Amino acid sequence: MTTRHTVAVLGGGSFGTVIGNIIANNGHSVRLWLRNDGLAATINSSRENSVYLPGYHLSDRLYATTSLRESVADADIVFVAVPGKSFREVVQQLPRMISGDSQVISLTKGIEPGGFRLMSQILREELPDNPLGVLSGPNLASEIALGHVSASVIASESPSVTRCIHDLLHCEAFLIYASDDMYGVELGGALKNVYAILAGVGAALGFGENTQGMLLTRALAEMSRFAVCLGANPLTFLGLSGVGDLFVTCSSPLSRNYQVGLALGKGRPLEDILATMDQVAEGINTLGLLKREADSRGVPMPLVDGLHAILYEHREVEDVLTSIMHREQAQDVEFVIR
Ligand SMILES: NC(=O)C1=CN([C@@H]2O[C@H](COP(=O)(O)OP(=O)(O)OC[C@H]3O[C@@H](n4cnc5c(N)ncnc54)[C@H](O)[C@@H]3O)[C@@H](O)[C@H]2O)C=CC1
Ligand SMILES: O=C(CO)COP(=O)(O)O
Repeated sequence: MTTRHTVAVLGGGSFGTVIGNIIANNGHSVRLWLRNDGLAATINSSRENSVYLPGYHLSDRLYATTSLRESVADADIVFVAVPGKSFREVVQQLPRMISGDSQVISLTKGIEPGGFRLMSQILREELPDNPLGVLSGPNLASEIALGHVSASVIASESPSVTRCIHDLLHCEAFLIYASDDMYGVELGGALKNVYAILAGVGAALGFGENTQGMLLTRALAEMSRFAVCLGANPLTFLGLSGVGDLFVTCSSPLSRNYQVGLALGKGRPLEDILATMDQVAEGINTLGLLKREADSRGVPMPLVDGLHAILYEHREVEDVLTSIMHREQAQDVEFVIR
């Protein structure tokens, strides 16, 4: 018999909502935690998250609440889908509220400001005894809501977590694959946001397909080079959470990070763009943290340096891109198995 779970999803933006609804449609009971009373009431009465996913029907098994305690009460699985800068302040409250057996899974594709902490590291620090994992992949929330077939990766050191989350989420339109490389999977999700901004800039400037293909491939080399320094497996970047997510986010106008790049490439100042966005584009925050961390570890990341120069050193985009590509190391594939 299939186990029926009680699941909390913390964060009622587009991704938390869509993941909660997949789980509810699979027959489990879901509590979605958000901070806006009016929106929680609307979700419960109209079965729609009208702010983040208008027109997307929500299951009767999904209940929205603004009480964090109520959302996690009796939950055996907790998903966290708030931006990286708010992740710790949310999970810090959980030890008083959940049992040590509850699984806690990050959906967030960001880095904590002030250092370079990954979401799995924050979970390990704040909830040392709980089984944990991260879910990441090419998962534009609005496409999932439209029912387009999508796939994601659950990564955990615990095979029982990967099995359980697979069974919880897997369905005809949302396929779940497993990995034991948490750092690799979550770094794929967080780092590709930076390159999506660059791809958006390139699209606005009319870069050819050859140029975009080159940027994307060198981005993959650069992000896996960095991730290996943090203990990730470079081969993870050949999977859905690596090249899969990089490809989607660097080519879709639905991506918020790509949209930021498009607007920058059209000459809008960054402050203006961010002031008019009502959803999170994690790549802007990640860029500064990544540059600092790569510099301090001595990891060459010419594309990161280039985007940083465009955004914060007021350098001309075309000059920067020409100079960074000529600065690249000549080796094509760095991690070759012989
Ligand atoms: N939308 C997408 O297509 C996907 C998003 N993600 C990741 O999921 C995370 C969340 O993204 P979205 O749902 O898209 O963002 P969003 O911008 O749609 O929503 C973020 C939600 O978090 C809430 N929030 C912000 N700070 C909070 C705090 N301190 N306490 C409680 N709630 C807070 C906001 O009110 C909002 O409801 C991000 O890291 C994003 O990169 C991952 C896969 C796909
Ligand atoms: O992570 C995503 C797709 O996999 C969503 O990307 P954006 O945050 O750029 O919209």
